[in-house]
Amino acid sequence: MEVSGPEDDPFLSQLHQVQCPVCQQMMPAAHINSHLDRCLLLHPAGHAEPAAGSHRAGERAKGSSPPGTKRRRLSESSALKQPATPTAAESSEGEGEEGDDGGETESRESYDAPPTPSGARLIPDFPVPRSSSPGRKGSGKRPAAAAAAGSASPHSWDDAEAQEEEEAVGEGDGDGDVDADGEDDPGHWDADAADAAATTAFGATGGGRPHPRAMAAEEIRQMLEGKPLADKMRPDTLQDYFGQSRAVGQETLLRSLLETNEIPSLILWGPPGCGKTTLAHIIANNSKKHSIRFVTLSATNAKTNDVRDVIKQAQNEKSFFKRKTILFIDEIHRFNKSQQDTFLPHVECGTITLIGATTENPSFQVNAALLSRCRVIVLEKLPVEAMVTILMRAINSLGIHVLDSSRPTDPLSHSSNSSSEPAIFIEDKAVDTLAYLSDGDARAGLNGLQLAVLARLSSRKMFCKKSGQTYSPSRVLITENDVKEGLQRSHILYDRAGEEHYNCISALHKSMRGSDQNASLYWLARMLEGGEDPLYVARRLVRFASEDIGLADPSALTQAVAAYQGCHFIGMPECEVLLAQCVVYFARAPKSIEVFSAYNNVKACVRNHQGPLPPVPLHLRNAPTRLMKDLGYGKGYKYNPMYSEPVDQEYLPEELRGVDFFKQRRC
Ligand SMILES: Nc1ncnc2c1ncn2[C@@H]1O[C@H](COP(=O)(O)OP(=O)(O)OP(=O)(O)O)[C@@H](O)[C@H]1O
Repeated sequence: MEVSGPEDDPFLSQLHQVQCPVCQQMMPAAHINSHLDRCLLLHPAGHAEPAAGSHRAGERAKGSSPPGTKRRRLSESSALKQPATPTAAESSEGEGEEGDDGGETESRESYDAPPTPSGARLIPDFPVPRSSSPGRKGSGKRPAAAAAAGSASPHSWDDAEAQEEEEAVGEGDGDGDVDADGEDDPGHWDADAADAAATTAFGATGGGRPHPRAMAAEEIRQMLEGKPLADKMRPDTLQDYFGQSRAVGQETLLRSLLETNEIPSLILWGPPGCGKTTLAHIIANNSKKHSIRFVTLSATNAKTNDVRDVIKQAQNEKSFFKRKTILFIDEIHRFNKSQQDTFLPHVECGTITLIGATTENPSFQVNAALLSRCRVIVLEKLPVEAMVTILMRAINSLGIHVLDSSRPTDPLSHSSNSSSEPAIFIEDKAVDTLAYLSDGDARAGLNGLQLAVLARLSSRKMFCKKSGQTYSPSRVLITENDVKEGLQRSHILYDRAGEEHYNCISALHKSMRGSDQNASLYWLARMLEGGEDPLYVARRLVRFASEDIGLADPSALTQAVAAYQGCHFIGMPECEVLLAQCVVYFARAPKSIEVFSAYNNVKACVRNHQGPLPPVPLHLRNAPTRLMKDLGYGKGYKYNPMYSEPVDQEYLPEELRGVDFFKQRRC
């Protein structure tokens, strides 16, 4: 949990000593807020100790440790941590699948895309096309990409920072001009931008020494080791936040609210790596300037008590200092409904402004009451153009030089050892490929780039040996193949825990139903190649065999069960062909929903029956005791095998006589 506030300004806060309004202790102004965080927990709002002397109050504070303090500290240390991507093991796949199948039972359309969140106010946005270019250096070669990336030119609440940045970088940086001569010179493509981005990317802004235009391979390796590149590149301002123009573009409501610092409670909903946490980080950065506390919790590790502590402290801050608190909960869908209830009254009365981030449809995962008090911001997969801009920002900051593939040169055979020339090159098509394969996930793209560079640096010597080329060993070329290897395909193509899981299985089901064998195989491969559990697919096939093929080909069910068992025995990748065979069999099979429909009719009849359900006719009841016999159980029952002719006998309750569930719904 990270708490930020005016104490972050070291100059102002150290000017004088101040007295704690709660325990009366004197201390440097720089320490007052962290002191208050502790002190207020001991003395809740309205129960502040009278001025009993700072010493005594201080002793008391030392001696008693409030139960929540330790936990709170722990969560504080996880401030603005990168959220863990849900793993297969963590995901609630079982539950989801249950619901999914159940849904299909209820309605044949239930596998369709989830509905718009109910009870939520979707922020209307009114994006205005911007005629000006995003104004970022480094995009001179890619005007279309950069423009479509939706990066805004400096705007009001980023202006100050943008200016600071410009000053730090020096003349000519960050002004948005496209290099006049950069167009045809591969050696000059993004050189200026490299300096500008280098100052911001690794925290060198504000007096830091700009990185040299080109860095030695060893220097780049050091920059890439440790923290993931995606974390290092997390933008601090909207200026570097690309794409998402529908949510936070110019003239959107959210943008105006952010600019006026009127942050409403928000639920940020979008796929992994699209910028939910980053947007929260930018809001945090901005709220710091307005003395608003910004507290971060991750629902993956925070407990209800952590939330209570934050709320308690927010109440105290509000009543003592009129200071607002924004609480950011990453992966809010991981809190159960009762944990989510904890926030409800406090969001309602304005004690906290809640910002929740979720990859899951909030209408299913977020408490309806809470949802109706928040604005849902839908963030989308980042478009390829935005991905290119994000990647270029990182590439520039690392001092990597992009090669123009239309002008074949061999940078590695260049003999110059000038330190002003880049040591690492990347093919421009490698950047494009990375942007495409990242599938709108900036984290995957940036970390893929990082892996590709690190792997290439490691294998540099081996490569030199094998190729037998004579080139400077300090020069390395990152190719399209390198970046492909740097990407973890399973993560990129398919999100097993998220909505894509349901979208793909739905597409497979519908393709088989539509007897399209090609599409069926395609969706199957999308899932299996993406790392889907083959048994999950096999279970769906078992269901399909009865629901869609039914008695048109009763052996379909046997096929499906056999495929399930086969997958169970041999696992992936061997079992993929079993599933493929079954999927094609099903796509080609005749279809019948006769049984499925009739059973749905019966179900509806039973469920919708008004009043007590009709009793089982007496003649159909078993009569194991004398009393039962005396009561008429089994009386008049005709045992069919005793008759050579068809037997005239009723089997339905009296009031349902004559009903044909195969023809129509009776009740
Ligand atoms: N719109 C964006 N503009 C610039 N960089 C971005 C953007 N979105 C994401 N990034 C980069 O990708 C990284 C991961 O993004 P972020 O943590 O915000 O994703 P997320 O949507 O919260 O994902 P998850 O749901 O998996 O936590 C960031 O650290 C940042 O470097």
